[in-house]
Amino acid sequence: MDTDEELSILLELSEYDSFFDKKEKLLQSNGFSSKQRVCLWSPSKPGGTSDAVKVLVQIARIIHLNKVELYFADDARTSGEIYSPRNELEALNSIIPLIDTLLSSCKHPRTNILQELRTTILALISDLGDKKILGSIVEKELGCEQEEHLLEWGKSNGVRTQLQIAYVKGAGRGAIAEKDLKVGDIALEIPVSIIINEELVRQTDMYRVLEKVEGISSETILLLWSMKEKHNQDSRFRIYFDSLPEEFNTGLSFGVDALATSVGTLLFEEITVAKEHLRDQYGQLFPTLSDTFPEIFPPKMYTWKQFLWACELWYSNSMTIKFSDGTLRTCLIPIAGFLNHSLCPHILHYGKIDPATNSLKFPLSRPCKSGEECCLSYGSFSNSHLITFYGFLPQGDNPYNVLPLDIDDASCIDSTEDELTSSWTEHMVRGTWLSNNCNMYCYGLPSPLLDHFRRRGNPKLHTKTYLQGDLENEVRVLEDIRCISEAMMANLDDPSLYDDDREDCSWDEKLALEYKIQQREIVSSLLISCDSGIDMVKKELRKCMAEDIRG
Ligand SMILES: C[S@@+](CC[C@H](N)C(=O)[O-])C[C@H]1O[C@@H](n2cnc3c(N)ncnc32)[C@H](O)[C@@H]1O
Repeated sequence: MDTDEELSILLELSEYDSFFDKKEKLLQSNGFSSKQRVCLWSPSKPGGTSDAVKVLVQIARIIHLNKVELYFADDARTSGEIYSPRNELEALNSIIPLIDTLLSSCKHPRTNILQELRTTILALISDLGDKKILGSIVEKELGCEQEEHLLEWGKSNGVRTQLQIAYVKGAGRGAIAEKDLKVGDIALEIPVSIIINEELVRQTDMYRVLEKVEGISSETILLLWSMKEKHNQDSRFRIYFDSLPEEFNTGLSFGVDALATSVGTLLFEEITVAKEHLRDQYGQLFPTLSDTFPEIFPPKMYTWKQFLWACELWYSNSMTIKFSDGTLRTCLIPIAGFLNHSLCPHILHYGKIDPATNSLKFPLSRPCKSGEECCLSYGSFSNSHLITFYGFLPQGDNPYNVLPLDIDDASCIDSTEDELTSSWTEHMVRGTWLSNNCNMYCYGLPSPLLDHFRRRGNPKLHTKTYLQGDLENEVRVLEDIRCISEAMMANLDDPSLYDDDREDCSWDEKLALEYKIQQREIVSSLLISCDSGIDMVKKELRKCMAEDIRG
């Protein structure tokens, strides 16, 4: 290669990305294209890589936004601002293989620049971990007997691990790094042979009965299998079942008092809908199956209580894994089931069986120090989802803790509209403190929501001007959103009403109360943002009218 030739990296937004159009527009509004070459070195630009790093990260962030992050992404960000810890990790990690590919193929005399870039990206990843919201507190260095036993069993079946099991404050058991682990290290490797998935059940008598049940899913078949296998003393997975808790304490087990406390919140709706669905499902299967095949479905093993336990097990512990034949299967994975959730996870990519080793690997996307808890992400879930199906509230500010809005005319979209945020059909809100842009036309509120109401008031509006008509429309937009927020607040009674008995609350009442407080905080932040926005716009309106009079 010519010594004078430019050294650059190409970042590309996949045309198969579900949000291609929106991301492309966001890239364009930041001055980039969906196939953007970033120059690292050229004879005319011989300096360091720090500017290139900023640009690479800015583009990679947009490419890796998920739906919620994209909904709340506004285009007026400075290059240092992150969208979420998950997005930042994904973006930074996506740059490393691009550098490695260049390093392995490139004959450019300045490959030291690529090494320098790699070191910078790894340092940014490390920094993100150091700044992460709150670390977990390991309460007991060694796991108790059952967990040790399970680890030993796993190892004798081919599991390779750099993790130990210990108790973690507020999260039950967790997986702790037994030595310093760096990006790319495999924290845990589980052979397919010990992954509980539909293949296991196919050979059983139970499967032959259940496959004839119309519309039954493989998840339900597995769930029913696990209800019986749990009691099977000769099960291959005896040690695994012994390590499971007697109770899961998810939202599905909320008692009447906790449910009463959560009335008016999204959590109440989510738990009630999920419980109703499970009751229906149970009612369709039992007692019919136990009456018809009592040996396969012994009535004492197939009570509603046991069914709910199995649902909680599968909701809170299963993972969706892509097998080598291309099928996606919901699985229980012994040992990996000890990994807790974090908003800034160490492990981002773990969902695919490696055909070369026929195992599932859990590689690190950020370093984990010896003795630190190693976490993954269960998904970008709201707090109501995490309580309903996992039974906990995450530490720190959850960027995915959104409240969906049921706007009756959400489908009225102007198809000719070419604004970045035009085609959202679902709308949502979250705490406006998560936004850094409280300026005119943003107010900390999501742009797709503002644009939806703007178009409702003025379908022809294409630009945000300081003209009287646009400003008057803007006031109406903010008043509409304020009105929705007020209605939400009216449904939420004041949690200080419960102050007296908060101390001796049960686990579920505490969660319900904490959730209600959080939902009120979100709605209050909306009201504050609308009010300050209305003040801001009215001030501009007064200025505009004064100028008109003078003019
Ligand atoms: C897959 S299991 C993880 C292992 C679990 N801690 C245990 O003791 O078996 C998922 C459950 O762990 C707990 N959990 C996971 N992440 C948590 C977190 N960040 N904070 C509190 N509890 C958490 C919840 O009870 C959740 O239902």
